[in-house]
Amino acid sequence: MAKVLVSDPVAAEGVAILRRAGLEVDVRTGLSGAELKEIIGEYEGLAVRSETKVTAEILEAAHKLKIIGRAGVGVDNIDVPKATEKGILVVNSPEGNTIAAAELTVALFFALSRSVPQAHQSMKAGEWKRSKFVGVELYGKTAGVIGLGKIGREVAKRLKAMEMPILAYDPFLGKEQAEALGVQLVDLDTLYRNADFITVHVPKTKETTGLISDAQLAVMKDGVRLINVARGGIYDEAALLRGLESGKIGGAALDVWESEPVAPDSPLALHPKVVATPHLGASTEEAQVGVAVDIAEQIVAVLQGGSARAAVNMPSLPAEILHRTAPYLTLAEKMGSLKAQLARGSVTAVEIRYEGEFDTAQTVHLTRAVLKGLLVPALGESVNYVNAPALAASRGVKVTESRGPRSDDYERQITVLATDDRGTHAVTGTVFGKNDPHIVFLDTYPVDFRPSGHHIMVRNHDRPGMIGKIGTILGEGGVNIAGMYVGRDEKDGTAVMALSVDTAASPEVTETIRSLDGILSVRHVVL
Ligand SMILES: NC(=O)c1ccc[n+]([C@@H]2O[C@H](COP(=O)([O-])OP(=O)(O)OC[C@H]3O[C@@H](n4cnc5c(N)ncnc54)[C@H](O)[C@@H]3O)[C@@H](O)[C@H]2O)c1
Ligand SMILES: O=C(O)[C@H](O)COP(=O)(O)O
Repeated sequence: MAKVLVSDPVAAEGVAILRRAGLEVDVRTGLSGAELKEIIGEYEGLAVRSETKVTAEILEAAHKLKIIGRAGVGVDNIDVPKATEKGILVVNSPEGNTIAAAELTVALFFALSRSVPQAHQSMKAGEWKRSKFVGVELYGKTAGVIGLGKIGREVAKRLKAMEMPILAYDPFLGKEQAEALGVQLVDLDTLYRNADFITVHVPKTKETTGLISDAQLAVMKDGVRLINVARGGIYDEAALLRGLESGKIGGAALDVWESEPVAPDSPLALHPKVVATPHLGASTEEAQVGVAVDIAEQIVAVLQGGSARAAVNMPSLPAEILHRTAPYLTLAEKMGSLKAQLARGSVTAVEIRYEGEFDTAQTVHLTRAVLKGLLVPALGESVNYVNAPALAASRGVKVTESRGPRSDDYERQITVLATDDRGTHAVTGTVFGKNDPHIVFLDTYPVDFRPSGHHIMVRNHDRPGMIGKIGTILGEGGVNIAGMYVGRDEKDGTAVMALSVDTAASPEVTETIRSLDGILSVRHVVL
């Protein structure tokens, strides 16, 4: 009988599904890292929420583990690359707590505008202070919603009922979709300058970490009120504290924190103008039952040899197909990610060409991998191999796929053509040997680099001295070049450079390269 460990408070309905399926279930919450490491070797399945930290060290000891179910959305507490390396499937429940998080956000709008928690606390202390707690109305105030995904959209719908005009920013959402929601799509600067309340609903990625810091606060209205039910660190906490102290920020309502659990003496959590909740966005009876049932069903299915509907790190495929497809899956996902990071504006169409021996059992999953790679920079952990096509469709991305004979260049190659504001551009990749993915063309320019780590992509007029100048700027910026691949097009005199670098280049370094005469574009990408 397979054993499953439930190491966080997951709703009883989910645990019952595991037991009814004949699995041996141990519910042991509050384990220390050392305790978990000691026992994890006994289990085939693990069910968690955000409290258990499933680190590389724990996974090293997880000799039998086949599946980790995250009863919720965020998998930032799980070392997903390590799980993938060990062949452990990670599944989550991307939709189960959307309404719960949206409703808490609205609750925080009210709590913040009327100082409900502070007034409550004052009365509990035996006081009766009416003039101290004069609030503001939501009616007629402008709300700024950053991120219009599942939760952001539900929040926007609800704020409209309060008759708040809504300014929204989501670089991956089309104008028509915004219009259908009745919100005005604006750039971030316009949102910051005009919103009375700002709420963030973006995933925590490298772009959104510290999205709002001192510079952004400086352009906001005096007395702006800020809400965060997404992830700690999207507002820089030190900047928030400075803004609260200076009076720039009228109040903040925070459900999520840079480090959880929050220290009992956290100056931010204790600040009188901060309404603080301990990561309660998903904590409703309905959402907890929903996410628990969702992951329990997936754990049962996978441990009984079936497939999961929300696999985060790899498709749940029969072993034979997975074996011959896996290296191309990695390649396909990296190519999707490369296209997303090189795109200008939102990608509206993707064409995927498979050349050489690929069968449909493979291409269906490879296309999903491309779409997952394309959407993850925007949607983070809520994208998986199963929902990627539907999410692409809901964002208006037109997807086409074709298969053809072996090309003149490689035995098997995949080309992804993505259309964005600049037109249609292609990337082609192949796998060398058994498991060595390479990018071999950017448009028609031949290149050759492994799609992993940091890269700087430059498009330039093909002139003498460019390579030297760029190398010098990177060297002076402390960025070590691990490899450089230059492709030229004799016809129009342009060239592309793909520089694999050991560390990220600072925005100043990329800006200096961009300012060189003859440079057409510069992008830093992480694959
Ligand atoms: N507090 C909680 O308990 C709780 C519960 C559920 C979800 N969450 C968090 O809420 C957030 C939103 O979740 P969701 O389910 O709506 O995700 P989602 O993937 O459906 O939506 C995220 C949206 O953010 C947009 N986006 C990505 N990068 C952006 C950027 N730089 N600027 C503006 N928009 C950007 C995407 O296009 C997408 O529309 C996530 O961080 C999630 O982890 C928190
Ligand atoms: O990512 C999520 O689903 C939410 O942040 C909820 O986390 P929790 O399950 O720890 O409440």
